[in-house]
Amino acid sequence: MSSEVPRKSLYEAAFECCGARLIARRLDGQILLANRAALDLWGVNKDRMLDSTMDELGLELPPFFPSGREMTLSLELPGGVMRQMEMEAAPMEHEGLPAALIVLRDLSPRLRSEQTLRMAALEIDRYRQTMETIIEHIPDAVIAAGPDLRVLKVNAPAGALCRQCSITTGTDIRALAEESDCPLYGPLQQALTSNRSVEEYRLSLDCGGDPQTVVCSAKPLTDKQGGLVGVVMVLRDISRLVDMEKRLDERMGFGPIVGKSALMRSIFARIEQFADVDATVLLTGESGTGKDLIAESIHATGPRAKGPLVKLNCAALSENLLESELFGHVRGAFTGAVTDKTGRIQAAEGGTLFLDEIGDISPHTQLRLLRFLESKEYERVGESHTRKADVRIIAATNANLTEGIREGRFRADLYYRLRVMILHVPPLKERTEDIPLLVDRFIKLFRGVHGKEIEGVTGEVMQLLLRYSWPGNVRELKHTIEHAFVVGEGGLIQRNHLPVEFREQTEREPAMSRSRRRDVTAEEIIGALEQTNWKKAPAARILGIGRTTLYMKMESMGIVDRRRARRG
Ligand SMILES: Nc1ncnc2c1ncn2[C@@H]1O[C@H](COP(=O)(O)OP(=O)(O)OP(=O)(O)O)[C@@H](O)[C@H]1O
Repeated sequence: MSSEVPRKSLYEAAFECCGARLIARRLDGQILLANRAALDLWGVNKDRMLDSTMDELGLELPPFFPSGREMTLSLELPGGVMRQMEMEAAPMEHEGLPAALIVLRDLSPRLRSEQTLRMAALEIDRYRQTMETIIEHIPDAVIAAGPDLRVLKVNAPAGALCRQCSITTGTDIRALAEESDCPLYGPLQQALTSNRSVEEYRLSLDCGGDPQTVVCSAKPLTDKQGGLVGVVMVLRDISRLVDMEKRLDERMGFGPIVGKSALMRSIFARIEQFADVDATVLLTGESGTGKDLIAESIHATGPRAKGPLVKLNCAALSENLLESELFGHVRGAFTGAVTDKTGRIQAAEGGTLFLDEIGDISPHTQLRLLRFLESKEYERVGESHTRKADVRIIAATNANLTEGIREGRFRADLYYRLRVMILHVPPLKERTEDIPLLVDRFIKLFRGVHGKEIEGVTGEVMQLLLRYSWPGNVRELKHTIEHAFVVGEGGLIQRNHLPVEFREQTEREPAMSRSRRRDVTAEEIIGALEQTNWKKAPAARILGIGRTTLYMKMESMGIVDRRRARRG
């Protein structure tokens, strides 16, 4: 069998199927031959192609185009389509004359995929850069490590936090823990071995300088198949916060309010909370406990501090006078109303109106006040024109408002409107640890007022002050110290400088026992519960009663845990 394939047909087949576009040409540019791929490129038939010159096809070679050298060119095809081509030329002979075989390879698909790859790489790079920028710019420290706990990435805050160990890419946290007991090892290792996040773990870092307190969270990193590929840890420096907490714990007061007892500290925290919002506040507590001062502090701490604080003691005025003081009146509204009068509501525009002794207002005024609280609208007495006011109300009472409701003296709807936020101020005898601080404050105050060099009180006097039951609360303590300033000359306040009634009382009754306390009111109970987030045991402590007594009183007064009521 002759296995020899005729050479001509072999060359022809190779010419057609080699995958490149081939054109044979004479040196004068005359085309001798073109394969199908070349014809397709220009969209012409063989005859048309053989009639054309290389020039017409836009394929003129440079004069000394050496064989075996590739060049790329942009080829303009019929219809203005541009194609990137790679061109190579090989010398040949035609009828004894030199000629060349042009090999054209289409670069567009390759360029396109190269371009796609370049774009993808760019995209990945951009994404990586964005992630790195984010990681670098978040204020928290970030450390990413592989499954062997070798660091893969740290940001600048992490470097600053772990400055002594100089954690950088490649640091072996396990080795660091062995060398210097690095506390980061524990949560990182735990997240890795459990394959679960470790949340809000508080750590103390001692990396040179002041020790820092941080909270850290560690999260295992997994690939798409769920395989563990590392762990990332975020650390937040809370040293300043811890410092602030400590200072708050150690603090002796809130602006003009003196106190360091747990009861007063919880009141300071509530003042800050209440100051931030605009809702009505009801302050309850015995006379002289400092409700007025607290109202001032709520106003002064919040955004309304820029506006006025207007005060009105509701008990001091008759019904008609109170209405006209509150809402204002127009000329001729009643006998004696000779001119128009601006009310306290209008005077408090943009600020706060403090209504003291709110329990003493008449049913008619209660109704008008309720309407104002609901709509912020009111009319002056004797006028039908409705006015609007932007005023926050803080009300205070030392009366038992729920008893007033039961007896029909106080409107329940007004009560609920007023007690959107309620704060009970405990009597002084329940926060005796504040007494030395208060004594100190009042001594400093009266030293300036009376010009006497009184330094303090004797130990005996301090014991008496601490044992006394203080029915008049801080106001009474203040008056007691002022009395001593009037009587005494200098040095320390002695027993005989104290008011006679005080001395008699302390001799007769060393200390008022808890069991003889007057009954606690519903407002006091609600106030104490609000203060303790409805936790019964601390609320009972605030009120100076047992937990069981508190439960019984809540039940008999129909006081329910508002949060539970809301939930269920
Ligand atoms: N914690 C405190 N620190 C400093 N001074 C206080 C404190 N508590 C009360 N006082 C002072 O005691 C006096 C009485 O306080 P305040 O008028 O605020 O009491 P109140 O509860 O509003 O009394 P009332 O119910 O009789 O109006 C004021 O002179 C006030 O400055």
